[in-house]
Amino acid sequence: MPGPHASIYIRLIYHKTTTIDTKMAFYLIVTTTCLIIFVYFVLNKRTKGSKPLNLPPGPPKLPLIGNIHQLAGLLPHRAFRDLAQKHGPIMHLQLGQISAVIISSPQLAKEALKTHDIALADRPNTFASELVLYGTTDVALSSYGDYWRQMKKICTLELLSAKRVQSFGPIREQELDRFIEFLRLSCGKPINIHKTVTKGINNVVCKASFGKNCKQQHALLEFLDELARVNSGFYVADLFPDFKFLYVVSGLRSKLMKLHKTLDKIFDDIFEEHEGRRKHGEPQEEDLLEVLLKIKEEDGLEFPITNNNIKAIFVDLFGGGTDTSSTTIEWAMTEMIKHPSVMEKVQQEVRKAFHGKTKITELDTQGLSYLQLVIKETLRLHPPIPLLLPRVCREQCKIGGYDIPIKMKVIINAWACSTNPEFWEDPEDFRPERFENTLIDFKGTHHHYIPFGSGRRMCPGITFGLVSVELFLAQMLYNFDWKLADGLNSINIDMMETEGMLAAKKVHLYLIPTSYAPCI
Ligand code: HEM
Repeated sequence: MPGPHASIYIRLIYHKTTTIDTKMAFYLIVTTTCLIIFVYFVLNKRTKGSKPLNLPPGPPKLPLIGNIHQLAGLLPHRAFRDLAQKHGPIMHLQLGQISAVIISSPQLAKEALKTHDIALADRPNTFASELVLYGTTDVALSSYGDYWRQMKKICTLELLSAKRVQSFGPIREQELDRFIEFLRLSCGKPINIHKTVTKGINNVVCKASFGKNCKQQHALLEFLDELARVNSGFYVADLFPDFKFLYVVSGLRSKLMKLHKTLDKIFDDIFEEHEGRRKHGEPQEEDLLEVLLKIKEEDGLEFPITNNNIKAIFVDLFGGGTDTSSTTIEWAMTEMIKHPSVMEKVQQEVRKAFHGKTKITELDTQGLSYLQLVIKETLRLHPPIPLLLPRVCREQCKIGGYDIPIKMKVIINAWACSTNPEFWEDPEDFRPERFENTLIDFKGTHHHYIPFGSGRRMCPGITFGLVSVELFLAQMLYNFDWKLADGLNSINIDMMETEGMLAAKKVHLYLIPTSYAPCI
C-alpha cells in the first residue's frame, strides 16, 4: 500500500502533468486552428467558385496504393467487372497515383462515348508510348488535338479506306495460298494456331505496308508482344509516374530502350531499301510506306510529317493489324472446337459456297452469313482489347450524374458491356445464332457491343481486320477438318487470357488439321 507521501507525490505529479497537458493542448488547438484556417484559405483560393466534386462511388482505398490491391493477381477487365457488381456501373478507383473512373454498363458507355465523346477524347501518356512511339506521335495513343486529327484522317482516308483494303486483295490471296500449303504439309501434326495464323496475318500487313515480307519478322513480332504487355497502363511504374526511379529499378526502362533500338533499326533498314528502289527509278507498288512518303512530300500539311512520325504510324498498323486479328481467329477456333455443331454448320456453309471453285477469292466469302455470326459472337465473348484504349477527360463533364474532372482517366469495360445479363441472354454462352435477324453491328452505335470502340477514337482498321479474319477462317474451315491432339478434351481447354492491353489466349490452342481433300 502506498503511504501518505506517496499520495502527495502522485497529486503533485498529476497537477504538474495536467498543467503541462493543458498548456500543450492549448498550443495544439491554436496551431491546428491556424493550420485549418491556412489550408481552408489556400483551398478556397484554388477552388474559388467551384463546388466540391461529386465523384462516383468506389471501394475503400488504402493509403498510397489506393485500390491496386483489389486488382492484384487478376485480369483488370475481370476484376473491374467483379468490383462493379458490388459498387455500381460507374466507379472511382485510385490506382497508385492514377485517379480513374471505370464504366461497366452500356447505358453509361453511351453517355461517355457518344454524349461526351469530345470531352473524353484524350489518351493517357505512358512512359512506354513516349519512348517507343517516337514521342507518342502515332494515332492510337497520341493526345487529342490538331496533330491527331490530321493523322487519323490520313489513316482513315488514305491507309485503311475500303478501297485501299480492297487493293490488298491479291496480297491476302497470295499469303493464304502459302498458309494453306503450310497446313497441308503439316496434316496430322498438332499446329500452334496462334503462331501460324499470326505469321500469316503479319505477312499480309508487312506486304501491304512495305511491298514485301519483313526480314526481321521474328524480332518485330516479339516487339509487338512485349509492347502490348508493358503498355497496358497497369504496370507498377505507370501507376506511380512521379516515382521515375521505378522505371529504372523495375528494368522497364532498359527493356523498352532495347526494344525501341531494335525496332528503329528494322524501320531504318526498310526505309533505306525503299529509298534505294525509288532512287533507281524501280517501279513502286502503292504500298503504305509509299503512300505516306508521298503525303510527307506534299505541301500544305498543317503539321509536316517526319520519318519518325511515319515509323510511329507503322507501330500502330502492325500492333493494330496483327495480334487483334490472330487473337480473334484463335478464340473463334477454340469456341468452335468446344462447340462442334457450330464448326460443322460453318463448314457446311463454306463448303457449299466454295464447291467446285479452283480459286477462292475475297468475293466468295461475302455471302458467308453464318461465318459472320460466328465472328460477331467471338468478338462479343472475347473482345481482343476488352478495356478499349483508355481515355482521359479534357473538359469536366458529368456521367451518370457524377463529376468527371479534367485529367481523370476513363476506362470503358467493353467486355463487361458485351456480357451484361440485362442485354444478353445467357451472356457466358457461345451462341452465334443470337445475332441472327438483329441489326447489331461493329459500328460503335450499339454500346452493349463495342469490340472496336466507339466515337472519335474508334478503330479505323475494322475493314482491314475483318477481311483477314473472314478469309483465314473460311479457308481453314473449307480445306481442313480440325481436332484436338490425342488425349486432350474440349471441355478442359484452358480459357485464360493474357495480361496486358490484349486479351489473347494465354495457353495457345494446338489443333491437328486433316485435309478435306485427301492429304498430299
Ligand atoms: C479484329 C481486329 C481489331 C480489333 C478488335 C480492334 C480494336 C480496337 C479498339 C478496341 C480500339 C480502341 C477504340 C476506342 O478507344 O474507342 C482500336 C483503336 C485503333 N485501332 Fe484497332 N482493332 C482491330 C484491327 C485494327 C487494324 C487492322 C488496324 C490497322 C491496320 C487498327 C488500328 C487501330 C488504330 C490506329 C486505333 C486508334 C484509333 C484512335 O485512337 O483514334 N486496328 N482498335
